[in-house]
Amino acid sequence: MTPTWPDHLFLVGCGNMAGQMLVRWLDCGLDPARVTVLRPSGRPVADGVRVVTAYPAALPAGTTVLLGMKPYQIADVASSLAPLCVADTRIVSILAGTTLAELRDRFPGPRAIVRAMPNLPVGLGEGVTALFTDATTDAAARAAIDALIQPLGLAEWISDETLFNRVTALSGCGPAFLFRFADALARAGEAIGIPADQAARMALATVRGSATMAARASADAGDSPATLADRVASPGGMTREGLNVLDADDRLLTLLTDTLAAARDRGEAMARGE
Ligand SMILES: NC(=O)c1ccc[n+]([C@@H]2O[C@H](COP(=O)([O-])OP(=O)(O)OC[C@H]3O[C@@H](n4cnc5c(N)ncnc54)[C@H](OP(=O)(O)O)[C@@H]3O)[C@@H](O)[C@H]2O)c1
Ligand code: PRO
Repeated sequence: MTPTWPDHLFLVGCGNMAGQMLVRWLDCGLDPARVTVLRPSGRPVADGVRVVTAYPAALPAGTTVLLGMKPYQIADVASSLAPLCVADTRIVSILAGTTLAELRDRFPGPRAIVRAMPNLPVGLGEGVTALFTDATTDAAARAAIDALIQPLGLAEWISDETLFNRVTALSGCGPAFLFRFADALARAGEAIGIPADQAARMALATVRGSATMAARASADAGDSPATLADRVASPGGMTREGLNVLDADDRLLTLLTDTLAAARDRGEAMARGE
């Protein structure tokens, strides 16, 4: 499917996350001439993409704005950007813990405002993006923003904003938790006597191969990761002894539930301005 692109894309901030979204959009054929990036450093982004350090006098008609700076910068950004946004300007916000109500309050002009929560693998087209909007965003704008997000990987609309911090904890923060797991797997290998560099290579390749296999097994045969884990474990064998450690008192499940709950709670605190 050939993506349909906004007439103009205005990125406010283009760091780790928005930068990965832009990488993927350009890889998928977005014309860089349609993109303007505002970033205080003025650092170049990609060939043909205009980078500015100050707001223009006006935004071209048909502009989609991506809010990609840090959440605490919203008041500062809105004071300059909101006057430039007209009814048909579309806003996509990737700011964690910034509610749609706050965005509507700060940007009273635009009808279409969508919260999006991507994760870093979007740069490879293998990300996850959660999306939420309200009835003020019309169907055409919703479809256009959905089309913009599709090339990034899995896109999941949620119907209840109270889920937003929860899905952010799972998929937005999730890469960090998996990177920590991969690092711990390597360091655990080292702890039982494997040379550090070899353990690091083996852990990473195991994570990569297992993730690819899990994705294929789910798509091809509907096999879940839990089923695959049992398939690795021979009765009375080594893997079962290891799984018994992870499973005792739901140790791993409890650890991950606590991890997601802490991340979710931080999103809720951010939404309260804390
Ligand atoms: N990192 C993630 O995995 C992730 C995932 C989902 C959502 N998010 C959200 O993405 C947003 C950015 O996070 P990040 O990790 O990409 O941060 P980051 O790498 O620090 O990028 C922040 C960007 O904001 C720009 N910026 C700084 N001050 C600004 C200002 N006053 N006005 C406009 N732009 C300004 C920076 O400009 P320079 O480039 O010139 O320094 C930079 O491009 C956050 O709201 C976060 O909640 C992040
Ligand atoms: N990074 C953002 C944060 O840590 C939100 C998801 C991933 O707040």
